Amino acid sequence: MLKLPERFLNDVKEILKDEYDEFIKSYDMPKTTALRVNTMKSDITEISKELEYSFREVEWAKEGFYYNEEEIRPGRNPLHDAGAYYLQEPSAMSVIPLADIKPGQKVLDMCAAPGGKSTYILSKLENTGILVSNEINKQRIKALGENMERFGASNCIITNTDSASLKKVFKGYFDRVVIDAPCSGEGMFRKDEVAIEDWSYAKVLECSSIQKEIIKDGYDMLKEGGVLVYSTCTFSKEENEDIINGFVEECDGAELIQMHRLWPHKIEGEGHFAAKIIKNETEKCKTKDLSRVKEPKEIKFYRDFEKKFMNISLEGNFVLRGENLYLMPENAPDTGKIKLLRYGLHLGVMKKNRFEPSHALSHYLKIEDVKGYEDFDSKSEEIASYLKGDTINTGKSRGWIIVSVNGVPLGWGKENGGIIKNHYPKGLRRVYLPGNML
Ligand SMILES: C[S@@+](CC[C@H](N)C(=O)[O-])C[C@H]1O[C@@H](n2cnc3c(N)ncnc32)[C@H](O)[C@@H]1O
Repeated sequence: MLKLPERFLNDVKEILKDEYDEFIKSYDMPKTTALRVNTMKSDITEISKELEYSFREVEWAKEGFYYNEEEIRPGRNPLHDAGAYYLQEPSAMSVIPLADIKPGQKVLDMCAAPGGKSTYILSKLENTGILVSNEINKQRIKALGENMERFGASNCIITNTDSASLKKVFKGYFDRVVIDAPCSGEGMFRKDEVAIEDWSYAKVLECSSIQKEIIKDGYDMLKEGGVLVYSTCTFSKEENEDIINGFVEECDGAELIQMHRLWPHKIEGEGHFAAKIIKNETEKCKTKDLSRVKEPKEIKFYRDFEKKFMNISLEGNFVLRGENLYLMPENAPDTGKIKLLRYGLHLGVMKKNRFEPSHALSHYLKIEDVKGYEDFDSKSEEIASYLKGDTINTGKSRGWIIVSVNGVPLGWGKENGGIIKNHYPKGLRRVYLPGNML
């Protein structure tokens, strides 16, 4: 049995009363593990077939499926590198379905790294509308960028700021605001013993004061009729019901629609809290769309690339920043002076009179979108070579092609003289032992 803080145990006892003993017993059970399918790239039938595993459905998330870590490690399969799924704690999957996100909407994920909720929102938006994924922490934001890229995001703006600065730009702008708040992490105890060491009642109080601020800012950024979903992976009342009830009492227009807790002794998951609030008041929005700049003349080199190597032609607002070419989402907002990590789809880099495609573009495209691709099985030696950064012999010479795993793009290669030169980003390269899933 884990050694849990006395104060924490007393507070949970206060909430759970007769159920407390059952809750304590749940700490003798193994932690739960699940994956969430990227519906823009794959489906569970394909994934089960490839991983030779029979997944079980997560009741509250139609894209979520349990697996047993002792039997399989889906993170080792190259389909994970390709963005076909995301590994996510199952109770954390209860949050986004509550937000009822529709394609075309404008959504803010206020506390986004490493991207569990943002990648889910992306699937619900089907890469349409606008998703602003914000993360205040400079170290954590890198993983968010990589996960969004792997999922194939094109409509996403990744910002690195606080809620007050976001509010200056986005008051009244969003249809949905998701606040997966920084919290004392009591629901992580079974998963991660460091969370126990880090816990203190002072931390609960510190988190609750941050939560009080960010929920107000988040609500202000909603338009009339918009929905705010607030969640934590902790059990303390101070960070959950107290935040929600306190906020709804103070704010006349805020209507509490639903509030739920997932407890680890009642469901298969580590535990989560979520609440849904609707904004029933008008809010003026002054956010301007990004002014459309004249198409840069260098776009000619991108169009040459498209003609030669792609079957589709992308349309929209192209912006050149330094030597980087981006395609902006439709009706993209002007983010003013907010610090950005990404804005829209990074298409690639302009080198002297030629265009070199970005890794993000390879994840956005489907194999049918390119003239040349080389598809390999996830258990093949070729995929192991590609992930390691090695060349692959094909005997063909088609120039830029996509290397894919079971039909899902992994990255670019440049094929010349019968060999694919590897363009998989150096920072992502890894050793993969084909078929090793444990
Ligand atoms: C629970 S985690 C988010 C997990 C993420 N939503 C996911 O599903 O992968 C909370 C995040 O809030 C960030 N954070 C901390 N203080 C914040 C603040 N004042 N405003 C916004 N975000 C904050 C933390 O850096 C952390 O990444």
